[in-house]
Amino acid sequence: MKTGIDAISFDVANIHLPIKTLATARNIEPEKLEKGLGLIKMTLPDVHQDPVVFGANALTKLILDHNINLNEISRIYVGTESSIDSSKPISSFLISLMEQKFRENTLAECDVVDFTFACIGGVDALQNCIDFVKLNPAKKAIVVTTDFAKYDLNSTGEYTQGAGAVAMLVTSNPRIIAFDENWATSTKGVFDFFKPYRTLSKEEITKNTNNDLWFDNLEAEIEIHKDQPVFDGQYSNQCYMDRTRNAYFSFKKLKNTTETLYNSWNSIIMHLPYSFQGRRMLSEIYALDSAEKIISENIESADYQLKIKEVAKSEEYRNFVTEKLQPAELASSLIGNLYTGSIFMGLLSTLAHFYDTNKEIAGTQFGFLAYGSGSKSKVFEGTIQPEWKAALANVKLFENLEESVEIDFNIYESLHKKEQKQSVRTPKNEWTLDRIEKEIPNLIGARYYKWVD
Ligand SMILES: CC(=O)SCCNC(=O)CCNC(=O)[C@H](O)C(C)(C)COP(=O)(O)OP(=O)(O)OC[C@H]1O[C@@H](n2cnc3c(N)ncnc32)[C@H](O)[C@@H]1OP(=O)(O)O
Repeated sequence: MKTGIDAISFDVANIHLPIKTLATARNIEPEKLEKGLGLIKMTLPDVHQDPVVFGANALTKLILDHNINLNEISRIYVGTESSIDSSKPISSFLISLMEQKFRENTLAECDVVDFTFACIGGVDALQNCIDFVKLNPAKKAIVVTTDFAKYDLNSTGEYTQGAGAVAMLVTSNPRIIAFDENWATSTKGVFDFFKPYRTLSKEEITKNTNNDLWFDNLEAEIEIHKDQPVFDGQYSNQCYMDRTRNAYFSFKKLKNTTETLYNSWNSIIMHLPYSFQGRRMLSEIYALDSAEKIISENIESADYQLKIKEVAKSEEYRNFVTEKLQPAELASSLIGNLYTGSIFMGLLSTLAHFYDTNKEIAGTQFGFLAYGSGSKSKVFEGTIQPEWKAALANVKLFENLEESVEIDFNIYESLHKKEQKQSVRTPKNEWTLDRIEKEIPNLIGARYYKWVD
């Protein structure tokens, strides 16, 4: 029995700042961002959008486009690192919104939960749902990844921001991709990127919140957390490389093969916090896993690093990137980071590219290299199924991305600082954040959403 992804949908912010505009404002060479990191546009949430809105929109599209009967869904598992509540998961919001919209259906017996492990939480949710469907082939599950990748203004992460969600239906005998048995994991507890709680005094908070009613009964100090991470960019790259390399070679062991593994993959789908992360990180694996290019020096040595750099600049590697990695990069360049959704947007981008260019890929294998800071990598593979094109017909990824509305630098900063009061784009056929309760004592902080026709 095969198990994997039967249908896929997405939702993104639909407003963007051109990366050139950001480069000019921050006095960064545009070529560095465009040619060095592969960035073109950066998306961020409008006033009426948050991670619940993105997740609910992607899920609603999945249900409508594929005529899904909600009574058949046993699980909705969410991957996110942008939770809006420390207790109530985003999946709990999704349940009530779906019941609100699809009144004839019920999700009362559906199991829901959020998975958090930085950018790899969605892959953890997927693996879990795949195992569940393998044990219960008649049942179906949905995985939703949703995030706002928000970084501090003027930080090195600022140009890699993005926002949106991907939703996937997991079934037996799937139409898009069936995953193979082996999943390799590499884990190490590190501080490369994290979102810690910080202690703030009552004075600091009231100074920054205009005496919001919410803080009326504030104690002397309080633990809060920011949406933006604490991170060390270059160290996070090193952790990404170390974990993915280890997971890749563990995967070869699990498969008991000495062949160059990436040669068997038609496309390689990696976690892309920005478009060119994959190509910048994969050159080491590329060099190590090829009999002719074995590098004998110690992995820490300057010679080793130099040889990896040479490989990355070679024409052979550039051709390899164009063939196997570039289709996944296309959407990332136009959206930015989706944290948990980045790897699945890479999959969708690759499928949409082959769909639009009319290339048949049924029967080919895709390799996946996932990464989450903190840190963990998972490597796995799957085979594209004969009906992948029919399942993709309604997605129209690149057509949708073209409709994104450009914003200027002032609007960008005011959205980032949460000072913008009016939505940039008028919502249509989508979920919106309606209000946050500020008065009823037992409900203070509760978020309410509504569907706008
Ligand atoms: C969250 C996670 O997924 S963890 C893994 C990734 N980490 C992150 O995303 C954390 C947030 N992001 C960041 O901190 C940063 O954006 C980083 C670390 C990803 C990038 O850091 P920066 O210091 O901005 O860039 P860096 O110097 O590493 O690379 C710039 C690239 O542009 C190239 N470049 C620079 N100037 C130019 C130019 N004028 N023309 C063309 N290319 C240029 C450089 O050569 C380099 O590419 P190469 O190493 O492939 O040769």
